[in-house]
Amino acid sequence: MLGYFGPPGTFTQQALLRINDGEETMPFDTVPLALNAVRQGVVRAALVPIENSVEGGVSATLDNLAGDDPLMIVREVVIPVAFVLCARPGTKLADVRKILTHPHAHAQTRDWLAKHVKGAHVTEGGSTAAAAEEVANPESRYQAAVCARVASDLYGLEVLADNIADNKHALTRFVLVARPGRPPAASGSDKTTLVAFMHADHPGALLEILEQFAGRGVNLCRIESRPTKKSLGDYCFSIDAEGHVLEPRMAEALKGLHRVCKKVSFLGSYPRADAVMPRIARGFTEEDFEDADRWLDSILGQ
Ligand SMILES: O=C(O)C(=O)Cc1ccccc1
Repeated sequence: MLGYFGPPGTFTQQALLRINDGEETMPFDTVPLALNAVRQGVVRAALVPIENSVEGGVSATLDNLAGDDPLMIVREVVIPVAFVLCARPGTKLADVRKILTHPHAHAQTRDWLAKHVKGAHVTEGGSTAAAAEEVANPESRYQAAVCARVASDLYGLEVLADNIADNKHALTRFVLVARPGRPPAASGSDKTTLVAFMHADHPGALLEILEQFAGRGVNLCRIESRPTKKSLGDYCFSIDAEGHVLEPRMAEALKGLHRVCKKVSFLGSYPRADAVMPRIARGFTEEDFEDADRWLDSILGQ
């Protein structure tokens, strides 16, 4: 059984359709509910949104994964998202005063809505599909939802305007999260996700973290500071790096982080959705690391 950020009709469900090989699925109304279902063994794994090319990281996901009960990302899916503005049949664009949608959908359609639905008030709710479901209720105080076309169809709404994203090339990245275990084998084109917690704030703390990657030729694809929620000003770093924990340059970088950080949560090594191969500079290939190990052994007479 696979969980996903639902209800049916979310972009997350569309992303899950791309990777699901006939396994049963179960929707959850929030990201924490979906991830806790993984922790409790209700589902084998769950798909949740993690990053958008326009809005950045999805805080609900990053913060839950950075918490005390870490899980493991085993796969990623990246899909383009297209939004529609939809309403109960018969509603005209001029009737729309109150719109309901998800915060990331609002962020990606803000300019279009301001220009074409002047004066309308946008409320941010649980998910785009939950917004469509709410708008379908004739008693709802909202006249329209911003969601996927499939959600509009699923809840019996009518599309007032199609393709309303401000940036037509936006991509959203989703991750399939399972209970911790051995990561899938290295594919050669992988990403590793982790959260680094610093010792007490001090000059150069971030540099110490970055050095661990730079010094082993590991490229970063995302780094965000997130509050630990323990006290004001206390931050951790959520990081995606190119490579797999079973590759020596990544293993060495992770060991380096473990030495200089208060805590490192390893959140998984998994194949990149775009299958882009990393460019590994001279001195950082697997052979280079093995050669260095042999050289050291020879110095020590082993
Ligand atoms: O609300 C949804 O449908 C989601 O799956 C989250 C989301 C919202 C907006 C863009 C991409 C994903």
